[in-house]
Amino acid sequence: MELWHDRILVLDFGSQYTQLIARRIREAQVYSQILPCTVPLATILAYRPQGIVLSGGPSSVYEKKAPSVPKDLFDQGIPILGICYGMQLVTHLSGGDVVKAPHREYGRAELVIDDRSDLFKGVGEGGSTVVWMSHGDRIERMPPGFRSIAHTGNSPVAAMKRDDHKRRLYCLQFHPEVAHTPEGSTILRNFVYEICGCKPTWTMQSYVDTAVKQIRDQVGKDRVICALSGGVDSSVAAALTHRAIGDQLTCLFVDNGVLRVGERDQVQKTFASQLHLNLRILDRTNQFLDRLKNVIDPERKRKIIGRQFIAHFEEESKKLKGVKYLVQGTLYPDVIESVSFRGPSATIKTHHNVGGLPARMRLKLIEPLRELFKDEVRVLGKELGLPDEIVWRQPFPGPGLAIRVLGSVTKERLAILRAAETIVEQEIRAAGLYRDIWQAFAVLLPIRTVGVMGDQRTYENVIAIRAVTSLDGMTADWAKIPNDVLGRMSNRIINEVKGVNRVVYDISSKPPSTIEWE
Ligand SMILES: Nc1ncnc2c1ncn2[C@@H]1O[C@H](COP(=O)(O)OP(=O)(O)OP(=O)(O)O)[C@@H](O)[C@H]1O
Ligand SMILES: O=c1[nH]c(=O)c2[nH+]cn([C@@H]3O[C@H](COP(=O)(O)O)[C@@H](O)[C@H]3O)c2[nH]1
Ligand SMILES: NC(=O)CC[C@H](N)C(=O)O
Ligand SMILES: [Mg+2]
Repeated sequence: MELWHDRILVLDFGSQYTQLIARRIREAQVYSQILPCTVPLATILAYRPQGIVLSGGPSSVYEKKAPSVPKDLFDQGIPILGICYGMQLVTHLSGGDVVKAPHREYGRAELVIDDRSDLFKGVGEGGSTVVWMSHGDRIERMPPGFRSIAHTGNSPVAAMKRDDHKRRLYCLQFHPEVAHTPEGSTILRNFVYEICGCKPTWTMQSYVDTAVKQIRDQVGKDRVICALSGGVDSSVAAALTHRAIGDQLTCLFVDNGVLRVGERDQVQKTFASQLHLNLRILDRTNQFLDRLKNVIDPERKRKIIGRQFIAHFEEESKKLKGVKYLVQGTLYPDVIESVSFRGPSATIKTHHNVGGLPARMRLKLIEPLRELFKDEVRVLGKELGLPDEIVWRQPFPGPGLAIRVLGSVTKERLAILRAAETIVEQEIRAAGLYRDIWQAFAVLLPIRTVGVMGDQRTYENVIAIRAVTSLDGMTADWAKIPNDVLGRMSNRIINEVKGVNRVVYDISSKPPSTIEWE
């Protein structure tokens, strides 16, 4: 079995596109990993990369505190591709000049290829090709030993290469990783296949084989628990672990009283009967709702729920003998967040954190998805035979409806929200929008407004509909749902859900808003 995969490292200089570079390379079935640009040379070499990409970034190389890399990196015999800031850094460190351009160049440009021998093999054969630019600095003078291999009307050096077969170095002023550069994937493939000599071995099937073997080796005969929500991440992590160690795995699902209609039964049905997982369902509705009584502050709600989850996992794992490991569905974006060279970001929300669990329980962590993006996890889920209803489930937060009933969480208010939420989901599905939308849900506002129903004055609750499109949940845009679909939701909610007389649609993007309201 193939355990080693060729790999490309992406050094991050803070570009908003760094993750995209890694994704494009992975789409070419070559494993790619992001590291902050600040890691020492020895660490980079320890990864044994076949090639290295230097990302773009917001800095200018001539500024005092501009991020850099050890110049020796360019002389290791590992092929390097510098993109935008990466190109400017190569130029700066190798004896060329980078200056502020008189005009920023942002958007579409026509690239004319002057050398099609390797990086641009098969690119722009119709004369020129469209590329996406986003820069304010430019190469004034190339470093010695480099030559231009493509140009645009504005940039005589839109791409360059070092003429040295043993120390290959390529640079692009434009961004091959974005969709606005239609032949960008070909350029990146040329880099990883032709120049770095990588083989396309990194498929989800090989990922399953590798992960299964690693989990088996790690766990031996010990027992393992997995907190299972029925969401994509924990479900795929559980299925993968189950394939590796079978009944040594026990899954725990906690009914925290703030789940959606039928959620618990559905999870039970799918996991116990269809997937034959060892599943324990803990009904802890009363414990959660008691502690949430009269709590209004969102952060307090989140912390209470987080602590409560931990308490129940702890209590239950004590009942199971010989548990040494805890499976978590941590994804690659979670990992990157904490390694970005700009450092971890401010706490906007305390995500109910199962991560608090291991230290206190002395359980060792197993995180079989920590190298994957969400869309890759979905492919993996399919590969493992999970049904579509799980693979394509929209994310649902651990604190559940407690952070969608704004203000005090009571059984009555939860019932109103549940009914509205069911309608939103039904209508989104009926309109065929469920997969294209990252999340669509209802929020119960803590205010009442005046209405008129059957000639009677009403003074009742407001439901907000929130629906967003997103790649990874980090940024999001409000979904442009057709008006007739919105109209149907509004009509049905007001007619069918007692206690609601008004529906509004949330038209905020993230940032500056967030996806959830609390
Ligand atoms: N009701 C629950 N019972 C047990 N564990 C839970 C529950 N809700 C959340 N968790 C745990 O918290 C983790 C984080 O939840 P999160 O919603 O981010 O992931 P997910 O539910 O697996 O996937 P998705 O993001 O698609 O909803 C889950 O992976 C799971 O381990
Ligand atoms: O498991 C979770 N525990 C949480 O505490 C939590 N808070 C938000 N979310 C989900 O994360 C994504 C981003 O949400 P925000 O824009 O509201 O921060 C969205 O997909 C949210 O649904 C959570 N998931
Ligand atoms: N996208 C980038 O990498 C920009 C690099 C540099 N800050 C410039 O404006 O030219
Ligand atoms: Mg979830």
